[in-house]
Amino acid sequence: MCVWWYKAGMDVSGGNHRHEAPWKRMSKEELDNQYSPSRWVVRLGAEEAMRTYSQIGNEVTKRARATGRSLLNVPYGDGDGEKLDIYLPEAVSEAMPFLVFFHGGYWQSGSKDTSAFMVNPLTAQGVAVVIVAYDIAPKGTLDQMVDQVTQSIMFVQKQYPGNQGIYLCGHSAGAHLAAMMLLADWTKHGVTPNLKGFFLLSGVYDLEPIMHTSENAPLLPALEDAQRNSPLWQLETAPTQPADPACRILVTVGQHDSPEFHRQSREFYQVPRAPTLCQGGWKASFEELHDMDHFEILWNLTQEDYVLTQIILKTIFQES
Ligand SMILES: N[C@@H](CC(=O)c1ccccc1NC=O)C(=O)O
Repeated sequence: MCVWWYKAGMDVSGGNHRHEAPWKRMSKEELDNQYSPSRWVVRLGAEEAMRTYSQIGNEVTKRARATGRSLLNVPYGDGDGEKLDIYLPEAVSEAMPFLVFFHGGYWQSGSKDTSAFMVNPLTAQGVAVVIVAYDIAPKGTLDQMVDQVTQSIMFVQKQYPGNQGIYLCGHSAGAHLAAMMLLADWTKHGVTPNLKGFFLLSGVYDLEPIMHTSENAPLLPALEDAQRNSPLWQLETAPTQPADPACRILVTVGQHDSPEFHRQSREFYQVPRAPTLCQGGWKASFEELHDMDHFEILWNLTQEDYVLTQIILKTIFQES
């Protein structure tokens, strides 16, 4: 089903809305605030939230590695940082579905070694989970990170050509990297991955406002870099079509995420639903996660009965 909806006051005709984007009227302090997810956490202080994020990430990753079969530090490229972990379900088969996860951390922090949040509930249902490392800044540039993510997906496709589907999932900066794959020209690479879905959690899709925050320092030297690496900008100017028309996109944001994070997700959600893309285009849906902050979304993915875990499983097993 393709339903196009229009929000009053929003220019959906081709990207002009960004010129009146609310962030352009914000002070640097306000922008810093909007783009610091830890300051919007409601049940913990900002520092405590970040400590808890690392702690939970550590614990769940240790548990995932101790629970089932895994292949750790598998190289997907020649670089030192180009490694991924594969967590296998009990029943390994040629035709397993794969969920490939890209961690967040504003492209400057985070690690595959603390990001195995969804591994146990998904492997328990027969899904292989791949957690990807990429060279965060300042070692890596955004272009390199996008390239590494591309390589990691091609690696999974080549290793498991009989896979029942590759689903990309990313959180925050990782959702940005996953969303960049909507722009990938796989014919250029000679391998077309069997991409069946995108789960984009609290992502950033227009990088221009980030240029004006304190987090920007090593990331975005010029507006050009921000635009080239902004899926919102790129898809508006050059829409893409999925290789598989059944490919799903789920855009989610936490209820307690900042207004700018809400705006980013809502605007991005509308791009693949634009009238020009509806026929045979991307099948997108949007979910605001009730009473969730930026980090709880991931913590709860450790639970099989969490609404998002269930949506992911139902999408993978084609029940919705
Ligand atoms: N300095 C940021 C940290 C941050 O944004 C972040 C941390 C862990 C995981 C994801 C994050 N955000 C997006 O990638 C903050 O204040 O919240």
